[in-house]
Amino acid sequence: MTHHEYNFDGLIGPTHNYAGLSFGNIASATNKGAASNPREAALQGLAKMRAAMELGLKQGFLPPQDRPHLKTLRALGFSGTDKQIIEKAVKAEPQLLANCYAASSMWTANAGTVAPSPDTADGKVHFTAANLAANFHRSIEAVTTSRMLKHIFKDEKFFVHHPPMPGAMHFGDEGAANHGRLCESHGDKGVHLFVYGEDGEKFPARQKKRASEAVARNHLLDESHTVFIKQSTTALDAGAFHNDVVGVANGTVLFLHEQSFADVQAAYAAIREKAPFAEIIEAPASAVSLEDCIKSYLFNSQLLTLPGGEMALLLPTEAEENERVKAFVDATLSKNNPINRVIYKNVRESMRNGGGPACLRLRVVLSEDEAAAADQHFILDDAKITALENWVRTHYRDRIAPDDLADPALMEESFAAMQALTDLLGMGAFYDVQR
Ligand SMILES: NCCC[C@H](NC(=O)CCC(=O)O)C(=O)O
Repeated sequence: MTHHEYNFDGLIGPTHNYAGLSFGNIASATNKGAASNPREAALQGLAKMRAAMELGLKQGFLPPQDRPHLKTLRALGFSGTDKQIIEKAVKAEPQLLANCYAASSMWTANAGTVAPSPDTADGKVHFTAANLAANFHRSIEAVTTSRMLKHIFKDEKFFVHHPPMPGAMHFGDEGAANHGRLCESHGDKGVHLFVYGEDGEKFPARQKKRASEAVARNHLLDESHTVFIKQSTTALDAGAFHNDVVGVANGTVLFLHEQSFADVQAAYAAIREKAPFAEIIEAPASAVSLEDCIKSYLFNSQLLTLPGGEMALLLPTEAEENERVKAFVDATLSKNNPINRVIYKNVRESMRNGGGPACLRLRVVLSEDEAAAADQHFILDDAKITALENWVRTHYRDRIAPDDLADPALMEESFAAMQALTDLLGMGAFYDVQR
């Protein structure tokens, strides 16, 4: 049975804006209050999806969520018509309104954790939607993400869905951004790397070890194929709020910064014991500092196995613009390892909120039967991408400044866009705002 990796990118929503909501995420803090361009953001994301497809790769997407999330505002005591809710929230708590307006579901690496069927005891694909408990605006995503994953991967013969972790921050879980899988080929039994954190001196850790352990149990992974690794607080305090800012795994390759893990030698030994085939490609701090990594998102690249077997890095243009990072990428390509190609893509609108190419995608390895059982509306081809581009051009603004969130017209435009999208995708009354 042939397995393929599908990248499910987050389609960037019509309310994408810079509200500075994520403590510990330097780009989010730095760009707080800047004007965003949601139309450009979504088109950049779609262009990245198209580029991956042109490499011969399988590409899916997850739709944006309904924002502003009126259901949350209602739960917090704002009442009346939709318009009145916005007006009252702007007056009482503008920052809360911004939280309910975030388009952060675009970063689908945080949608959940996925275990492909070759790895699980029951031979099914397991999904756990992330609770994203560390940040209020992101915690709102979990219920709809769960619904979305069940909608797309419905067939119980192939797919198992676990609810988001209970207990909020006690089991803080940020999904696949702190998870990687090493394997000889996508269809072989893989070794799962779970990276968790402990609070640094400056910034809090989002991923709890006990949450990673619970996900591994729920997914029926073999203990001999799981490794739990502590992230270094140096990386966390430098701005690596998710481990995928400092490392990425694909196939046999683990590509990372030498300061990613708390105890590097112990981590590498544990990885090599369970995945003896692993090839670790490390950036020394002397070549690329943590600061360079976090500014350029060098390791927030998509590391992709191309149909011919070689690997390509899909990087943000910020990495090409940093001399030291570009030199390290060029040196990596010239060495004897599977990484032979690089593609730089402009995802600047997302980058300015701390989300690079890898943040924008959830990897789902599927057999041909499993892929056929998934809802095909969400698996892309050229015509479907064009339809989404047209939808974006019809419904999105090209500018949102902080004050625009107070304008009820933005809410109405966003809900109209969601209605058109659910019509396009045959989703029925999917979103809270439609129920
Ligand atoms: N994997 C990348 C996630 C980026 C995301 N940024 C944000 O939510 C910023 C939103 C804002 O500040 O408006 C986060 O920090 O979780």
